[in-house]
Amino acid sequence: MKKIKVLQRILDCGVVAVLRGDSPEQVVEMAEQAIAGGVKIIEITMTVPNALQAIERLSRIYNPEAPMDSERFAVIGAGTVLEPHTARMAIMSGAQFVVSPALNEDTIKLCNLYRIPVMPGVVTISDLLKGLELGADVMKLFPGNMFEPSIIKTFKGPVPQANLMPTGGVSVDNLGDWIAGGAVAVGIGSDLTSEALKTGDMSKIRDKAAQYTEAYRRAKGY
Ligand SMILES: O=C(O)C(=O)C[C@H](O)[C@H](O)COP(=O)(O)O
Repeated sequence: MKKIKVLQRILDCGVVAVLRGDSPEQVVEMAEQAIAGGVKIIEITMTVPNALQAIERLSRIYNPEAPMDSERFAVIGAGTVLEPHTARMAIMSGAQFVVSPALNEDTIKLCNLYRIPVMPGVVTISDLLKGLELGADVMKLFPGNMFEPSIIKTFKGPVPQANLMPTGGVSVDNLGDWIAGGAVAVGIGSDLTSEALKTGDMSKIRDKAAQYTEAYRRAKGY
Protein backbone atom coordinates (compact mmCIF):
# COMPACT_ATOMS: atom_id res chain seq x y z
CA MET A 1 0.00 0.00 0.00
CA LYS A 2 1.27 3.47 -0.87
CA LYS A 3 2.95 5.36 1.96
CA ILE A 4 0.67 8.37 1.62
CA LYS A 5 -2.43 6.16 2.01
CA VAL A 6 -1.05 4.38 5.08
CA LEU A 7 -0.25 7.73 6.67
CA GLN A 8 -3.70 9.03 5.83
CA ARG A 9 -5.32 6.03 7.48
CA ILE A 10 -3.19 6.37 10.60
CA LEU A 11 -4.14 10.03 10.86
CA ASP A 12 -7.82 9.33 10.10
CA CYS A 13 -7.95 6.74 12.90
CA GLY A 14 -5.83 8.82 15.28
CA VAL A 15 -5.36 6.19 18.01
CA VAL A 16 -2.44 3.74 17.87
CA ALA A 17 -2.40 0.68 20.15
CA VAL A 18 1.15 -0.02 21.34
CA LEU A 19 1.09 -3.73 22.20
CA ARG A 20 3.61 -5.41 24.46
CA GLY A 21 3.27 -9.02 25.58
CA ASP A 22 5.03 -12.29 26.26
CA SER A 23 4.39 -14.14 23.02
CA PRO A 24 3.18 -13.62 19.44
CA GLU A 25 -0.02 -15.51 20.30
CA GLN A 26 -0.74 -13.15 23.18
CA VAL A 27 -0.20 -9.95 21.19
CA VAL A 28 -2.25 -11.29 18.26
CA GLU A 29 -5.13 -11.79 20.70
CA MET A 30 -4.58 -8.32 22.16
CA ALA A 31 -4.62 -6.85 18.66
CA GLU A 32 -7.85 -8.67 17.76
CA GLN A 33 -9.52 -7.28 20.88
CA ALA A 34 -8.25 -3.75 20.27
CA ILE A 35 -9.46 -3.89 16.66
CA ALA A 36 -12.87 -5.22 17.77
CA GLY A 37 -13.09 -2.20 20.10
CA GLY A 38 -12.37 0.18 17.21
CA VAL A 39 -8.64 0.85 17.66
CA LYS A 40 -7.40 -0.27 14.28
CA ILE A 41 -3.86 0.99 14.11
CA ILE A 42 -1.74 -1.68 15.77
CA GLU A 43 1.90 -1.29 16.76
CA ILE A 44 3.53 -4.61 17.68
CA THR A 45 6.58 -3.81 19.79
CA MET A 46 9.86 -5.54 19.03
CA THR A 47 10.28 -6.41 22.73
CA VAL A 48 7.71 -9.21 22.23
CA PRO A 49 9.63 -12.50 21.76
CA ASN A 50 9.28 -13.51 18.09
CA ALA A 51 7.35 -10.29 17.45
CA LEU A 52 7.70 -10.67 13.69
CA GLN A 53 5.48 -13.75 13.79
CA ALA A 54 2.69 -11.61 15.22
CA ILE A 55 3.17 -9.02 12.47
CA GLU A 56 3.07 -11.77 9.82
CA ARG A 57 -0.05 -13.33 11.28
CA LEU A 58 -1.96 -10.08 11.72
CA SER A 59 -0.96 -8.92 8.24
CA ARG A 60 -2.58 -12.02 6.80
CA ILE A 61 -5.83 -11.42 8.72
CA TYR A 62 -6.24 -7.67 8.29
CA ASN A 63 -6.20 -5.49 5.22
CA PRO A 64 -5.10 -1.85 5.46
CA GLU A 65 -6.88 -1.13 2.16
CA ALA A 66 -10.28 -2.48 3.25
CA PRO A 67 -13.02 0.10 3.93
CA MET A 68 -12.33 1.62 7.34
CA ASP A 69 -15.64 0.44 8.76
CA SER A 70 -15.12 -3.17 7.68
CA GLU A 71 -14.09 -5.95 10.09
CA ARG A 72 -11.07 -6.71 7.92
CA PHE A 73 -9.62 -3.21 8.21
CA ALA A 74 -6.57 -2.62 10.38
CA VAL A 75 -3.08 -1.27 9.82
CA ILE A 76 -0.30 -3.32 11.37
CA GLY A 77 3.09 -1.80 12.15
CA ALA A 78 6.20 -2.34 14.25
CA GLY A 79 7.18 -0.43 17.40
CA THR A 80 10.27 -0.16 19.58
CA VAL A 81 12.38 -0.35 16.44
CA LEU A 82 15.83 0.78 17.53
CA GLU A 83 17.88 0.31 14.37
CA PRO A 84 17.51 -0.30 10.63
CA HIS A 85 18.05 -4.08 10.62
CA THR A 86 14.97 -4.60 12.76
CA ALA A 87 13.07 -2.09 10.63
CA ARG A 88 13.92 -4.06 7.47
CA MET A 89 12.88 -7.37 9.04
CA ALA A 90 9.62 -5.86 10.27
CA ILE A 91 8.89 -4.44 6.81
CA MET A 92 9.60 -7.84 5.23
CA SER A 93 7.18 -9.40 7.72
CA GLY A 94 4.43 -7.05 6.61
CA ALA A 95 4.78 -3.99 8.86
CA GLN A 96 3.05 -1.04 7.19
CA PHE A 97 4.70 1.53 9.46
CA VAL A 98 7.63 1.75 11.86
CA VAL A 99 7.74 3.50 15.23
CA SER A 100 10.83 4.14 17.30
CA PRO A 101 11.26 5.45 20.86
CA ALA A 102 14.20 7.61 19.68
CA LEU A 103 15.47 9.28 16.54
CA ASN A 104 17.82 6.96 14.69
CA GLU A 105 18.95 8.42 11.39
CA ASP A 106 19.65 5.09 9.66
CA THR A 107 16.23 3.71 10.62
CA ILE A 108 14.52 6.73 9.08
CA LYS A 109 16.61 6.42 5.90
CA LEU A 110 15.86 2.70 5.61
CA CYS A 111 12.14 3.33 5.96
CA ASN A 112 12.29 6.12 3.40
CA LEU A 113 14.08 3.79 0.99
CA TYR A 114 11.13 1.38 1.14
CA ARG A 115 8.55 4.21 1.37
CA ILE A 116 7.27 3.06 4.75
CA PRO A 117 5.94 5.72 7.16
CA VAL A 118 8.36 6.10 10.06
CA MET A 119 7.64 7.80 13.37
CA PRO A 120 10.80 8.49 15.33
CA GLY A 121 10.72 9.44 18.98
CA VAL A 122 11.49 13.08 19.74
CA VAL A 123 11.87 15.02 22.98
CA THR A 124 13.38 18.32 21.87
CA ILE A 125 13.00 20.86 19.08
CA SER A 126 16.41 19.72 17.82
CA ASP A 127 15.11 16.14 17.51
CA LEU A 128 12.03 17.44 15.75
CA LEU A 129 14.04 19.45 13.20
CA LYS A 130 16.33 16.49 12.57
CA GLY A 131 13.31 14.25 11.99
CA LEU A 132 11.83 16.71 9.52
CA GLU A 133 15.14 17.07 7.66
CA LEU A 134 15.35 13.30 7.36
CA GLY A 135 11.81 13.12 6.00
CA ALA A 136 9.79 11.71 8.89
CA ASP A 137 6.13 12.70 8.45
CA VAL A 138 4.94 12.15 12.02
CA MET A 139 7.10 12.40 15.12
CA LYS A 140 6.33 10.43 18.26
CA LEU A 141 6.59 12.71 21.28
CA PHE A 142 8.08 10.27 23.77
CA PRO A 143 7.82 9.95 26.70
CA GLY A 144 4.63 12.01 26.44
CA ASN A 145 4.20 11.92 30.21
CA MET A 146 7.26 14.16 30.55
CA PHE A 147 5.06 16.94 29.18
CA GLU A 148 1.68 18.66 29.42
CA PRO A 149 -0.51 18.74 26.29
CA SER A 150 0.34 22.46 25.90
CA ILE A 151 3.84 21.37 24.75
CA ILE A 152 2.37 20.66 21.29
CA LYS A 153 1.45 24.32 20.83
CA THR A 154 4.84 25.37 22.19
CA PHE A 155 6.66 23.10 19.70
CA LYS A 156 4.42 24.19 16.85
CA GLY A 157 5.18 27.87 17.49
CA PRO A 158 8.56 27.74 15.76
CA VAL A 159 7.78 24.50 13.85
CA PRO A 160 4.13 24.68 12.73
CA GLN A 161 4.71 22.01 10.08
CA ALA A 162 5.41 19.37 12.76
CA ASN A 163 3.01 16.43 13.19
CA LEU A 164 3.23 15.11 16.74
CA MET A 165 1.93 11.87 18.22
CA PRO A 166 2.34 11.83 22.01
CA THR A 167 2.94 8.37 23.44
CA GLY A 168 3.56 7.38 27.05
CA GLY A 169 1.05 8.20 29.76
CA VAL A 170 -1.87 8.75 27.38
CA SER A 171 -5.21 7.80 28.98
CA VAL A 172 -8.92 7.98 28.16
CA ASP A 173 -9.06 11.04 30.41
CA ASN A 174 -6.24 13.05 28.81
CA LEU A 175 -6.64 11.97 25.16
CA GLY A 176 -9.01 14.87 24.51
CA ASP A 177 -6.49 17.37 25.90
CA TRP A 178 -3.76 16.05 23.61
CA ILE A 179 -5.99 16.20 20.54
CA ALA A 180 -7.31 19.66 21.46
CA GLY A 181 -3.68 20.68 22.00
CA GLY A 182 -2.87 19.83 18.39
CA ALA A 183 -1.63 16.21 18.45
CA VAL A 184 -2.33 14.49 15.10
CA ALA A 185 -2.68 11.10 16.84
CA VAL A 186 -1.89 9.42 20.15
CA GLY A 187 -0.17 6.17 21.09
CA ILE A 188 -1.62 4.15 23.95
CA GLY A 189 0.15 1.28 25.67
CA SER A 190 -0.26 0.03 29.19
CA ASP A 191 -3.57 1.70 29.92
CA LEU A 192 -5.17 -0.31 27.11
CA THR A 193 -3.87 -3.68 28.24
CA SER A 194 -3.05 -3.57 31.98
CA GLU A 195 -6.48 -4.62 33.23
CA ALA A 196 -6.63 -7.55 30.79
CA LEU A 197 -3.13 -8.69 31.72
CA LYS A 198 -3.93 -8.44 35.42
CA THR A 199 -7.17 -10.42 35.20
CA GLY A 200 -6.41 -12.66 32.23
CA ASP A 201 -9.66 -11.48 30.62
CA MET A 202 -8.57 -10.22 27.20
CA SER A 203 -12.04 -8.87 26.38
CA LYS A 204 -11.17 -6.00 28.71
CA ILE A 205 -8.94 -4.70 25.92
CA ARG A 206 -11.95 -4.49 23.60
CA ASP A 207 -13.92 -2.56 26.22
CA LYS A 208 -11.04 -0.18 26.85
CA ALA A 209 -10.44 0.26 23.12
CA ALA A 210 -14.11 1.18 22.72
CA GLN A 211 -13.64 3.89 25.37
CA TYR A 212 -10.64 5.27 23.46
CA THR A 213 -12.56 5.16 20.19
CA GLU A 214 -15.38 7.13 21.77
CA ALA A 215 -13.00 9.60 23.48
CA TYR A 216 -11.27 10.23 20.14
CA ARG A 217 -14.59 10.78 18.33
CA ARG A 218 -15.64 13.24 21.02
CA ALA A 219 -12.30 15.06 20.85
CA LYS A 220 -12.66 15.45 17.07
CA GLY A 221 -16.32 16.43 17.35
CA TYR A 222 -17.54 13.54 15.16
O1 LIG B 1 8.65 1.18 22.74
C1 LIG B 1 8.17 2.19 22.32
O2 LIG B 1 8.54 2.67 21.26
C2 LIG B 1 7.12 2.87 23.10
O3 LIG B 1 6.22 3.34 22.50
C3 LIG B 1 7.23 2.96 24.57
C4 LIG B 1 5.98 2.69 25.39
O4 LIG B 1 5.69 1.33 25.45
C5 LIG B 1 4.74 3.45 24.96
O5 LIG B 1 5.07 4.78 25.00
C6 LIG B 1 3.55 3.16 25.78
O6 LIG B 1 3.51 3.91 26.93
P1 LIG B 1 2.29 3.79 27.96
O7 LIG B 1 1.06 4.11 27.21
O8 LIG B 1 2.58 4.79 29.02
O9 LIG B 1 2.36 2.39 28.44
